[in-house]
Amino acid sequence: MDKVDSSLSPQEHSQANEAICKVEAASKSYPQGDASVEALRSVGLSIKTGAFVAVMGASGSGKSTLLHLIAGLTSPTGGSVVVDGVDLSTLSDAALTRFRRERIGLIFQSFNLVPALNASNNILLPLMAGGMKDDRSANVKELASRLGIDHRLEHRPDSLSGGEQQRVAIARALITEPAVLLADEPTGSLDSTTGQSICKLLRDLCDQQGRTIILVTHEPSVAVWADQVVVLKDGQIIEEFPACEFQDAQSLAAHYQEILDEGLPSPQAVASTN
Ligand SMILES: Nc1ncnc2c1ncn2[C@@H]1O[C@H](COP(=O)(O)OP(=O)(O)OP(=O)(O)O)[C@@H](O)[C@H]1O
Repeated sequence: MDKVDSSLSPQEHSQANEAICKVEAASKSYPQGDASVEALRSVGLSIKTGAFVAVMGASGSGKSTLLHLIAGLTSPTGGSVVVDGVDLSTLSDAALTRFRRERIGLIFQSFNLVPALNASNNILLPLMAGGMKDDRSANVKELASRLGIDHRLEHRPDSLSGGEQQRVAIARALITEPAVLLADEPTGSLDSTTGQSICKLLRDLCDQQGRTIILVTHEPSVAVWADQVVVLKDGQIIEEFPACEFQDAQSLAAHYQEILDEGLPSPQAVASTN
């Protein structure tokens, strides 16, 4: 699905039409005793700049493995992963670490903030890890204000609400201006109202700033905020559909359940993975 703002220049248009993330025939198996588990089997996915994609599937279907491949946290057993024009398999360990720090924003269910640091320093962490020397407090303030946490910057994680902690984690993920924002069950530790406010925030980041977001979730009420939904089953993409086809989370949930019950890859999904 195109997410192209008509106010963009022709050059920006062509950038926006390019795939920022391309997964081709990617497989991943993990050794398990004498056998192996095939977590992903020949998965193909092409995500355009500025798209918001939700990856759904039952527990063990391979969602986190797919996200970890895109993040360069693990490497595929077969196939390739290209993010922001870089084939991740061509990078040395050190270059991959730098690429991840600078070009990938990661958000987790459990926030993963450093307890001893206040919100401001948590947000600055990726820049500090990259050897930042200049004062970036203005960038932190601007980002925090956009995310509604500017009044909480001096607080440590244990005095922030879950929603505030996740906003700090999102600010930390954005401080390097990454090419892609990857979120693994970002609302999984939050009550439903706070979870919905985080979904709205992600939607706004996509609409207002052209952020590319790939989000893993079990929840139809989260997936409904995305542009495109990708459904995994047993390590394969069995369906892809636009979320806008569904008026609300309930109707998306009903469609999702039908897909899981049928369970076989549709001809379209097979074609798009080949
Ligand atoms: N490090 C690992 N070592 C061995 N097996 C693994 C490893 N990571 C994942 N797996 C297996 O790969 C399969 C896919 O796991 P993955 O975590 O990607 O699924 P998921 O859809 O994200 O599940 P959940 O929703 O429960 O987090 C599962 O069978 C899992 O047990």
